[in-house]
Amino acid sequence: MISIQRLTKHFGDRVAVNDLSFTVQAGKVTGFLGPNGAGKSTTMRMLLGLDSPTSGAALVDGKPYRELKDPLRKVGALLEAKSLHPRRSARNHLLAQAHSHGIPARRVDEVLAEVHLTEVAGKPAGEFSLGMSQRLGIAGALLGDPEVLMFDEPVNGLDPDGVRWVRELVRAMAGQGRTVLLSSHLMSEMQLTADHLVIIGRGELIADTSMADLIRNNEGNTVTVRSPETRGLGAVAEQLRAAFHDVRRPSPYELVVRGAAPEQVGDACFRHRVPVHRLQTSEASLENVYMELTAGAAEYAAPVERVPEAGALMEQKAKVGQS
Ligand SMILES: Nc1ncnc2c1ncn2[C@@H]1O[C@H](COP(=O)(O)OP(=O)(O)OP(=O)(O)O)[C@@H](O)[C@H]1O
Repeated sequence: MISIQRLTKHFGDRVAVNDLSFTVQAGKVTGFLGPNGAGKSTTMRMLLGLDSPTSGAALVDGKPYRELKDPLRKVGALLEAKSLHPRRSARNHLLAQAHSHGIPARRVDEVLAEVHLTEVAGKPAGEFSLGMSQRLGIAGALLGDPEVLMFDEPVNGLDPDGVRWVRELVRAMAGQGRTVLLSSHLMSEMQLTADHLVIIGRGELIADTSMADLIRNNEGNTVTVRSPETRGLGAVAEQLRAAFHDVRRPSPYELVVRGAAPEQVGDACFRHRVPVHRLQTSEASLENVYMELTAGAAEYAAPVERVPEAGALMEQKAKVGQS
């Protein structure tokens, strides 16, 4: 388990991480999200003992990284694509890492196979594409068969096959009961990969929530109903508005209802004898929810045009913050 306790990091007068607390549970993939400069990499670096906290603690199984007895067997990490010795082969690079941690050479061949680099293992790492270098970095993280995995932007530079491969790998690792913390800016991919999310902005916690709760509770979920019976549809809209649902009518034949269950919309149509030609639910995407939650926290945010719903957003933030 990873435990971040009131973690703070200052670089001069710049506050990179500010009183941040959360835990990362075993057996799940936890997505670590936040705009550029939010403090994700700094937090991961403190977990790996590469930066020291100004105050607070970043612990793996209750200990700072530097106090772990066998760190490579406890934590495997991929930070930004490492600068590798360009003439050293992928295999030799991993062998060097293995030797210095008392890991047997056969484990190097196992991880090379796991990341599909066996055939190019003798090639100099300097000739690797970005995707191959990422796979090599992941191989290094897996070397000690660690309980905890931390990947910072692992799908950077990967083609769609590679992206899917990382998704399946991290899901399998969590399925084996490992703790997986994963950062990425690719929201659609994160939505498919993560069970839980920790979202930070300007070094502070914005949300710590399961993916399912975040999407389910979002105001952006809608039910669309289509019918040729325009008058009846008007009556349905009135009934739903009276029940405090937000109802739009993009055309005479269509209603878009926010915050209602499909059963409620279907029942209202039935009551007003409106023949339903289509009833469609649409869930908010993680990307939309994320954009709402982090609006204002981005370091170089472009002005975002938004329908005014600040009240709903503040409520949502409060809800998410508490869960
Ligand atoms: N070594 C350093 N010296 C000074 N400032 C730093 C240093 N490392 C990070 N920072 C600053 O700390 C803040 C957090 O940076 P960090 O790299 O942790 O963010 P991030 O969430 O990983 O961003 P990105 O998504 O762009 O990788 C930024 O404002 C950054 O400029």
